[in-house]
Amino acid sequence: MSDPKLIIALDYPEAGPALALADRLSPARCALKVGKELFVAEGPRLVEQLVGRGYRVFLDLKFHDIPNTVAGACRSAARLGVWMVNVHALGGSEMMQAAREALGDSNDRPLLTAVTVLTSHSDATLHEIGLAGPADGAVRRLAGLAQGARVDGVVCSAQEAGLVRETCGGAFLRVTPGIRPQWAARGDQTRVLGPAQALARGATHLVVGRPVTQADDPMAALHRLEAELRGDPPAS
Ligand SMILES: O=c1ccn([C@@H]2O[C@H](COP(=O)(O)O)[C@@H](O)[C@H]2O)c(=O)[nH]1
Repeated sequence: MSDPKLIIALDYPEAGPALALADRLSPARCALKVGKELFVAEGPRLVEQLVGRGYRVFLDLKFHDIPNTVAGACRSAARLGVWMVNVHALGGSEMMQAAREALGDSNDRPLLTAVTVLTSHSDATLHEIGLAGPADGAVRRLAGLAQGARVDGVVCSAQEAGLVRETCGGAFLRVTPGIRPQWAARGDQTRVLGPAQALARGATHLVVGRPVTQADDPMAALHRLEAELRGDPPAS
């Protein structure tokens, strides 16, 4: 199966709506992301159900702990059969190396990505936590650190996808949340970009949650987003 560019974030409080949406989608159309809200509510069983339906599952738990603990968490994630798992690059090289080693080198191991700077951060909120903005500098540095630790790619804003490609090369993944078509609310996201612009800037994967999951008609919203990605003229 080819690797779908679109990753739908199943940020729901329980399994029902997540599985209902999964049943209306297809593994050829998108991968699915399970984050903290759904995982804390439903646990590994839900992940196994999605994997069992043939989906590539991105387990987005953003591990950030001492190296030994993160390595163990990655091993547990791999046992669930997920396609991608992630850590916070701010955990440092040693932690990322431990995560990568824990996943082994088999062909079917999960991909490992590292979150650089959360897409909700602005220059002001970065300053608050002691990181001098703009985000680009920190993203570039953390992406280099992640690549040095043999991580497969980073999670960053699509605004920074180009600079990550320039720094780390085309094979290094750029997984980009904060995707906002013009018709969708920004919510708590700060460093956003539209879907077509994100691809043009060098994103390899687009993570989309609320613009689809909170839409009155999620399937219609997804069609609209896919049309934008294909470059179809806007429907009149
Ligand atoms: O920097 C980051 C890292 C992860 N996320 C996650 O992506 C989705 C985005 O959902 P939207 O509803 O489209 O905003 C969400 O699950 C986040 O936890 C991120 O947004 N930014």
